[in-house]
Amino acid sequence: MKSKLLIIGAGGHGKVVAEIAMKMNRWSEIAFLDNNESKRSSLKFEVIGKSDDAFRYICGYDLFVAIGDNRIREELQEKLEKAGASIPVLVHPQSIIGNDVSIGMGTVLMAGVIINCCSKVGKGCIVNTGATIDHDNVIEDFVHLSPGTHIAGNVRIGKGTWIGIGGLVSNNVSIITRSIIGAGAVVVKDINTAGTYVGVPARGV
Ligand SMILES: CC(=O)SCCNC(=O)CCNC(=O)[C@H](O)C(C)(C)COP(=O)(O)OP(=O)(O)OC[C@H]1O[C@@H](n2cnc3c(N)ncnc32)[C@H](O)[C@@H]1OP(=O)(O)O
Repeated sequence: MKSKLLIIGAGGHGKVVAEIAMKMNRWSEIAFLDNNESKRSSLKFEVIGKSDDAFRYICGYDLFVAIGDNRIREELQEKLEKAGASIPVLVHPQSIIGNDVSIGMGTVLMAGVIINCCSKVGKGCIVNTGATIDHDNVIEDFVHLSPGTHIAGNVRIGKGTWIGIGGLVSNNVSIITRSIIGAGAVVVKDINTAGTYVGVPARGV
């Protein structure tokens, strides 16, 4: 772990990530990278370059990709990993994590998150504000659980899937890789074909 943290993405998501990093009190310095040249700072932190500059900072900084789009986040994090970057896990101090829970690098747990025992959260995931993940779940890499989503027990969520705000997933359900579950949807049975699903119960659109 390095003493400085560089957050890639200075937008709304990046700001929340920076706040969590601040609350963790682990880094003496926090800065951003962002491709928007007009953005000079975010919160009180300086934007010191563009996203592509990240590779130049690998030696001096921990790097965290704060980009909401699952595919873009995945692509950049994978490249940074290959280049040997140190990529932390960010955990809001007001989140609750049970026993035998594993969390992959580049994942952020936001305020009010609860993860119960024996669940596995992959790398590069966003577990957004107030989301809950119950027992024995597998949340694969680069998943985004939006604010207020609730995942029951024994659920598997495939790589790169996005669950919209307030989405619910019943117990013993499996959702295939790169699915999109709309805001407020309730998934009550397995989703085996990638696509967009909305409503109660969730159906393909
Ligand atoms: C901190 C943060 O901000 S984290 C981000 C939180 N944001 C979210 O959770 C947003 C989630 N996004 C959604 O729910 C979107 O509506 C999506 C991704 C499901 C669909 O978006 P699009 O692909 O653009 O679909 P589009 O808006 O064209 O809708 C297609 C149809 O599905 C319906 N639909 C879309 N979303 C939903 C929904 N959540 N529930 C029910 N019906 C929906 C639309 O009304 C439309 O129906 P129609 O054809 O009868 O008019």
